[in-house]
Amino acid sequence: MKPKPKPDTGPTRAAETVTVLEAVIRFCRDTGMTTVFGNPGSTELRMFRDWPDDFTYVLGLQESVAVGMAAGHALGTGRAALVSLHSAGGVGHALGAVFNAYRDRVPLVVLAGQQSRTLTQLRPFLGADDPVQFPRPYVKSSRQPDRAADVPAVLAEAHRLAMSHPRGPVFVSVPEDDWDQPAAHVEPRTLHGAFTADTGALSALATRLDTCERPALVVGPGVDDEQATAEVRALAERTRAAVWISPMSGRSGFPESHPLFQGFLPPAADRLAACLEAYDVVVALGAPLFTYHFHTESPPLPARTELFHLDCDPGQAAWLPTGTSIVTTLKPAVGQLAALVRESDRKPPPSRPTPLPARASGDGDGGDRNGDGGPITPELVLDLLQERLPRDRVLVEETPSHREALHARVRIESAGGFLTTGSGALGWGLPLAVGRALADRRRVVCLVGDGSALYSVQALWTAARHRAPVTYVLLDNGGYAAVRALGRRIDIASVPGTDIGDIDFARVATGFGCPAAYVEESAALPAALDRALAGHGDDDGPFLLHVRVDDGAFDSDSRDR
Ligand SMILES: O=C(O)C(=O)c1ccccc1
Repeated sequence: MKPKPKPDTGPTRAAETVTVLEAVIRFCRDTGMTTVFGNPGSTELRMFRDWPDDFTYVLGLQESVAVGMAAGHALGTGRAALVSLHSAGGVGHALGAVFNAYRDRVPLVVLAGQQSRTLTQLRPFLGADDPVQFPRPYVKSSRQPDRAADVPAVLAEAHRLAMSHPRGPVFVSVPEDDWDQPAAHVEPRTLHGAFTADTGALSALATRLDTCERPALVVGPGVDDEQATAEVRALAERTRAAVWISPMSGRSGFPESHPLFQGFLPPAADRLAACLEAYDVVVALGAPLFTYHFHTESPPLPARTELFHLDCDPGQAAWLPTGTSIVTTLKPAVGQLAALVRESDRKPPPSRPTPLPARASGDGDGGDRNGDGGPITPELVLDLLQERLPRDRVLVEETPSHREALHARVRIESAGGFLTTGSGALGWGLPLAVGRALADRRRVVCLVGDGSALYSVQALWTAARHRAPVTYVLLDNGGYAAVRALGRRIDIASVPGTDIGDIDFARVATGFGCPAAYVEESAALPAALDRALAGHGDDDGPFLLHVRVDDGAFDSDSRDR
């Protein structure tokens, strides 16, 4: 008997079929990516059909702001954050921040709308010509699925890759007509990504640490990133090693009041090598170590210093110019190493000197350090901040001119307590603080320069709209003073285009809905800081304190003509 023909169900789908949109929403919910950072446009519209109540869309008024906020959120939650960008233009706006996320190993899943598959042959308005190529090389993977049905599978694969060490951003281009199409089934998966070094290599390093005379540990951003601070501290204490933070690190990773802590390595070969001269064995942990900002003529290490390097990135292990690299995730490897080494009785290194308390600018000898009038020095702001910051407060920094003074005067004690760009694309700090504050709704302090703030100043609007608990302390020295200082280093007395001057940041902030105040007199600074920090609880939303500082960078005869 012939089987009965099935009734023609036409274009309607079988009951179990899910659309690409439904599958993606489900995946995002399962992986904790229910906060979406983005800036929407026509090529993403179908993604927002029946937008679920348990999802939050955090709007950034420019795409680099959306990426910076997502990065702060990812760093705060320890999970990948989802970014939605609008087609080629949005990706273009975002790329400086994507560069930071890549270099700083921040797990982001970046979705970008692409024009409809039905239009791309015609070079449509907004269409990306080669969407997959555009974000390279600053993403771990970049794909546009060949079939609409595979969008959820490609997204899931990208997410697994973003969260595998070394973590980082991944990019998926989604044509706008894909969202309503049926999705291929995606199996839920688990990926255990931690991997530990070869035991023989670790034992050999432990033996070397036992037999050396003066060891040092260099703590890189990987230590904080992989939550290995406790293991690093145990290793430092057992070996009585000096502990340094790697040059330009975007994280802290070691309690800075610890007697073994020595400070922050400089980003220049000659000074870096000089700092390491005192040690016969240096162990760099999650640190590229040789992050230079400018060229100086010097070998990377002193001749008698032997380098060991532990990092999860085989690429970094390959390009390091010297030393023995061990490819491993840090937490288990440093834990094993701390157990393998002998408890040392060698003389510990001398403690790091404490800087003299700052005075108000022009105070001369008789000044009161809390300021009795006169202009405000950056050092005074930093000393007052150090007195006022609770130990567990997260500090986001983007004040290139004052970074050295900050590290000398403000001590970070807790894991995850310090965030900055380890890569150099400015405009990161302002939005990063918003995302970090939204991750657990605990107040974040963001120390930002006038130049840095302006790359992503729209983040203040999002901070106000979502009542993100961020206190911005904006140090205004009137321009790109760090660039000027770098110019002076190579005898360029006046760098054009470095003078900003005369921007009323308190009005800019209040214009975006963020309450603000201005201070320029050192006598008024302590109370202004109290109000900005202590007067704002975790539920109070953002506040910006605009502090005019005098650091001598822009005296009247050095202004641009
Ligand atoms: O060197 C620079 O030009 C620069 O942009 C920068 C970025 C971060 C810190 C210091 C300088």
